[in-house]
Amino acid sequence: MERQERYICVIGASNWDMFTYCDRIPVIGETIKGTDFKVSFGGKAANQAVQASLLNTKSLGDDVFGNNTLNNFKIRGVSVEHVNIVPGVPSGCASITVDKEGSNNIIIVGGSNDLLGEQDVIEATKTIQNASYLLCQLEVNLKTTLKALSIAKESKCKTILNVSPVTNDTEMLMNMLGCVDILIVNEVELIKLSNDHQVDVENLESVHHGARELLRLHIMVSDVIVTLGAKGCVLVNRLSIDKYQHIKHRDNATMGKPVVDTTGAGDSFIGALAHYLTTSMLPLAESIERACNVAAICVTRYGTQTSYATFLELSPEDQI
Ligand SMILES: Nc1ncnc2c1ncn2[C@@H]1O[C@H](COP(=O)(O)OP(=O)(O)OP(=O)(O)O)[C@@H](O)[C@H]1O
Repeated sequence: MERQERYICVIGASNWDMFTYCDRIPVIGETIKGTDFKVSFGGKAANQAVQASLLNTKSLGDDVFGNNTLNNFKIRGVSVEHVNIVPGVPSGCASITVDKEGSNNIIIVGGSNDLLGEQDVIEATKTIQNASYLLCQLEVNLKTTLKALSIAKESKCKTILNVSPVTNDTEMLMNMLGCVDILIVNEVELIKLSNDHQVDVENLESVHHGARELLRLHIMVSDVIVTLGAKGCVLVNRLSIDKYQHIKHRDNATMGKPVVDTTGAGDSFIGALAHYLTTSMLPLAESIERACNVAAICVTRYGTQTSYATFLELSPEDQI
């Protein structure tokens, strides 16, 4: 039967996130005392699917991982139609260190995420092609991601790629970006992808220049969104390439609360963006503005998925 509802398909990784909180991040060879330790569910694809689902959009995950993670998806309202468990293979794992300013560094071990293959994606063809948006990141095998993007491209499904963690495989990147509608990069990824080490992320003109360079290099991409942490985002659209829009969360989005942990803010932003694009069909810039408001909430709380805002927590104008 044809699927009538609008939903997001998310293909990528799910991890166990292990957080160590400390006053400052240690340098190589140094041992320091931490202030706290927490374990929670994470992984970019899983985070993005959960954030979209918490805002009431149906998301479908495609991944391989353990029973606890599967239960977490069910509790959070993410459909697990194409999720498999691989016996005897450890789940993916992310070791995250967070300093007292809320900044972090992260090491990821793929585990079962590395087993997500092209065949898994081929088996989900109908699900991908009937989705409104396909969300991909680069935490799983790049060939798998390319396959998913190319399957989506053969249909009306729009594609969003978050080039994170950034890859050095430029040929694969070119191929993937040939199937992408909306490209999302952070400051570090912008510098790497635009091959422009002059990009100064403190200067919005310079960010615009880098984003324009990405649109020039990758002609199928219609929009580039550069996320800039607390400074919000820059959006550049191919049809008005000489202009950029700087979009930020509204002043009271954090309700005066301090920033304690920025981990997973990018995934909250992307999951929320996909939600607004799918359910409200608002123009991209307006969807981005609301996604910034959603992501601003998560940085005031600890953890990744545990910090994400639910629909009822949003201000009325963002409850779409
Ligand atoms: N300190 C902050 N205050 C308010 N909003 C924030 C803050 N940090 C991040 N955000 C929101 O989250 C979005 C994504 O953040 P960022 O640019 O840090 O992504 P990222 O580098 O991909 O993050 P991560 O990899 O840690 O998930 C920003 O565009 C902004 O809307």
